[in-house]
Parts: sequence; structure tokens; C-alpha cells
Amino acid sequence: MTEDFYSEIKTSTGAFKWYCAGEWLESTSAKTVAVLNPSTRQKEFEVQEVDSAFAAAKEAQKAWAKTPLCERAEVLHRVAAVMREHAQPIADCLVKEIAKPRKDSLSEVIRSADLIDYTAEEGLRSLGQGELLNSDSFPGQTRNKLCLVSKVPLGVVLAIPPFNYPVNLAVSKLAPALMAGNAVVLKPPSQGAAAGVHMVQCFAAAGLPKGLVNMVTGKGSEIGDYLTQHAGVDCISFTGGDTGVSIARKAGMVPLQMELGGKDACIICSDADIGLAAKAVIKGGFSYSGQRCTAVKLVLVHKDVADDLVAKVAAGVAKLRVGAPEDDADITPVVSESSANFIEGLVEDARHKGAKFLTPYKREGNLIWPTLLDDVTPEMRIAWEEPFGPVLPIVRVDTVQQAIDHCNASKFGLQGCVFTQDINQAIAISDAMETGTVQINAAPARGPDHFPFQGFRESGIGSQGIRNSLAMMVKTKSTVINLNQPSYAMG
Ligand SMILES: NC(=O)C1=CN([C@@H]2O[C@H](COP(=O)(O)OP(=O)(O)OC[C@H]3O[C@@H](n4cnc5c(N)ncnc54)[C@H](OP(=O)(O)O)[C@@H]3O)[C@@H](O)[C@H]2O)C=CC1
Ligand SMILES: O=C(O)[C@H](O)COP(=O)(O)O
Repeated sequence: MTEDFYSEIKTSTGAFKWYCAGEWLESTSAKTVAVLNPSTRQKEFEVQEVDSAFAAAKEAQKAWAKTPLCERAEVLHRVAAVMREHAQPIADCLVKEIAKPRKDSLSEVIRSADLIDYTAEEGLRSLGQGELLNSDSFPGQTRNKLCLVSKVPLGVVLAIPPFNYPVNLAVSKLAPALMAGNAVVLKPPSQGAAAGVHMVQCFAAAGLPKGLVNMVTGKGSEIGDYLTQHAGVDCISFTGGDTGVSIARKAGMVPLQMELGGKDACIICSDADIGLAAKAVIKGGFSYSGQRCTAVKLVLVHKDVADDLVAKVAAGVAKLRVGAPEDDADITPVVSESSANFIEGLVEDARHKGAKFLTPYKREGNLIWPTLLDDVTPEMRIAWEEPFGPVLPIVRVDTVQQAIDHCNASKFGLQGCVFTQDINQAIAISDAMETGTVQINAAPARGPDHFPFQGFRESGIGSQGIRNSLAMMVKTKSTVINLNQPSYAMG
């Protein structure tokens, strides 16, 4: 029974426990953090605020590093199977604590199980390979040295995912870290922590060695510095907003994988298929109410096709269903009141500076109706900042170069997309855009999860995607065999 399966994760007072060295524990401070339901704005869950789990992780990691790759892969496949079997309660948490539509919540969990399986398989192949270098290719050397290059674990990985994909973006760190022989301390987002607790129970139930995955709950603003600057951390894998920039500045000598904010722009050329572009703009701009790092956050459309595009997008936006995540509405409450207030600030700034409202701005609590703004100019904040909500600005441009210049002037460089029917123009624009990925004739997207995913400038450091995350979670080790005489192949 799935309910029994999750019974041990709660304290007697109903808060969720934290997880250390294979045990679900109650915090000695008894301090808790309330998780508010974005729809009702009432307390839905409680998680504990606790201290550290690094010692347990370090201890467990030593034995795990000596565990054969194929055994690590087997354990991960078991985790994926358990997660699929017990997916619904995790998805239910996502509906209640981050107001993600019901269907999308379940698909996030299933996508995460798929990611774990794929990581196990990819890790078996890629981590099993090393390199052999001969010394005689460097000037002045003979072939008397053989360098064996292998990949060894980093140690303890601190994983910090954001609220909008608390399961998938946790698993995208945990699975490669574990497959590569590391232990993990997970700090889930406060809004998303209940889903995180349920997810960790799947790792525990799959028979992962004790101490290998530990979960510390609490507010990032209070325990974040303690965790990210802890001497027991050997790597930080963080996904989130500007906080990541300050973490990177303060972090010590540890590898960083930072996936941060974005202002993903959609450039629509005069020869574009406008029907296709309009559909992508609507889906890209408004799915999960615009709360995706890869959401379309700016449309830069050529003036010759702008009226056509705007009419088609407005017609599509009018059909979006606004309501409750339980009812699978397209637009659901944004994650918090402070987030809704921030979005409203951007909308009001645009109103004062002359933006044209193609849909009226409407808000009830955390629920914001989809808002389409035309005639946006570079003087408006919305032209540069990410609302992380259902608000989409449209800038009309005279030339494609103007659109490229706008993208490249942004502090962000996550993804972008271009719509044109001329492949030569598409490639030229892609090459000119300073973003980690450019999609041609489709909206930005991180998935499928094995594609490399990276941000330039303040959008990140390093690269995600299953193969790249596996490569990120190891360090290179060389062993040099020194022969007593040069040895050349076959005679
Ligand atoms: N490039 C990418 O791959 C992605 C980027 N994002 C970006 O994430 C942002 C939205 O997510 P959001 O959760 O609001 O982002 P935040 O940066 O606010 O939080 C991300 C995580 O960091 C934690 N945190 C907060 N303060 C600190 C601190 N000082 N030290 C360590 N950890 C801390 C949070 O915990 P707590 O919840 O307790 O505050 C949370 O777990 C957007 O900017 C979006 O673009 C989102 C998804 C993907
Ligand atoms: O947090 C996000 O926005 C995700 O990384 C987006 O993933 P997706 O583009 O595959 O939905």
C-alpha cells in the first residue's frame, strides 16, 4: 500500500522528518518551516529545519566508491522502479505545494524515473571508459611512459534544486552523482520539500546504502550559507535564480554546476511559419504558468509579420483555462504571494511606460490571468527581467539584427529560439545568439533530459544533461607507468 509506504516519513506532530545515515529523524531544535499551498495560501505541509548530514555522507561514500559500477546501476534501476510504483503521492505533493497541474505533476515523476534509468545505463558505458596516453607524442620524449587516465568520484555532492521541478531537478543531480560513486546531501526547495521527502523515501526503500543520500530541509536563506560553505562539500550542483550567482562567488575550491535564470527570447523572422510560431509562443510562454527557466520570456517579432503573430497568439491565449491545478487548468496560481507581487510590479512598470495590453491584467490571490503585452520597449523592466509567471512581452523589431542585439545585451544566456523557413538564416542567427542552446522552429526546452543543457553569462556554469552531469560528477586521475626502457608496438 502506497500510504503505508510513506508512513515513516512523518513526525508525531505531522511535520516531515529529515533523512540522515539511512534513518528518518526528528530535528532536536524542533523548528519547522511551513509549506504554503499556492492556491489556498494556507499551510499545507511542515518540514523540519535541521543541521548537517555531511559526516554520514562522507562515511558512506568511501564504501560506495568501491562498489562496482554495475551494482550501482542496479540500485539506481531499483530506485526508478520504486518511484514509478509510488509515483502518485509524490505527484499529489507537487499539485498541493507548487500548484503544478495534476497531469504535469505525474509526468514530472515518471520523467524522473526515466532519467534515473537512463543515467544508470549511460554511466555504465561512459564511466567505464578511460584513456591511455603514450609519452612519445610530446617533443623530446620516447615511449617509456604510459599514462592511464581514469575517472574517480568527487566525494560529497551538495544538491540544491528549485521549486519548479523539485523532483526532476533533484533526480538530475542525485542520479549522476550516485552513479559516479559520490554521496549526496540534498537540500530541497522549501516549496517542494514535501515532494522531496517522498522522493527520498523511494531511494531509501530501494536499498541504497545508509548515508549515501541525506536530506536536509530548511529555508535556503537561513541554512544556505552553512551548507554551501561547509568543509564537507566536494561539489555544488545548484539550480535556481540569482542566489546561484552569490553562491558561486562565495564557494570555495569545489566544482560548480550552476543552472540559473533565463530570459529566453523567441526571434520570429518575416519568412516564419506564423501558425507554428504562435503555437510555440503560447505553449512556451504559458505552460506551468511561465514558471520554467526555459519558458519563452520575450518575443522579438519582425514588424512585417507582427500583426499576424499577435492576432494568432492572442486568440490562443484567450482559450487558456485559468483555475486549479487539481482540475488540470493551463494557468494555475504562481508559487507564492511574493512571486505574484513581483510579477505585478513588472506589469505595472510596463503599463506606466506605455505597453499595450492585449489581455486585461487580472489577479486573485496568487492566481494571475495570462497577460500579453504588445509594443514593449527596452525601457521597460519586463524587456529584461524574468517574471517567472504568465506574462509575455512582445517587442516589434525592424531587423533581425536588432533582435539578436537585444538577446545578447541580456545578462542571461540560457536558451533562445528562432522561427524562419530559411535554414541558412536559422544557423546564422543561432551562431550569433550568445545562449547555451538555440532551438530552431520550436520553443526552448531543457528536455529530453539527455541533451546538454547550459547557460552562458549569469545563466550558469557548466552543463547539465545526463552525459554531461555524469562527466561533471567525477575528477580525472592519472596513473603513470614508467618503463625501464622505451617500448614500441609490435617489434
Ligand atoms: N537554468 C535552469 O536549469 C533552471 C533555472 N531555474 C531558475 O530558478 C528560479 C526559480 O526557482 P527558485 O526556487 O525560486 O530559485 P531560488 O534561487 O530562490 O531557490 C533555489 C534553491 O536554492 C535554495 N536557496 C535559497 N537561498 C539559498 C542560499 N542562500 N544558499 C543556498 N541555497 C539557497 C532554495 O531554498 P528555499 O526554497 O528554501 O529558499 C531552493 O532550494 C528562476 O530564476 C529560474 O529561472 C529554474 C529551473 C531550471
Ligand atoms: O526548470 C525548468 O524550467 C526546467 O529546466 C525546464 O525543463 P523543460 O524545458 O524540459 O520543461
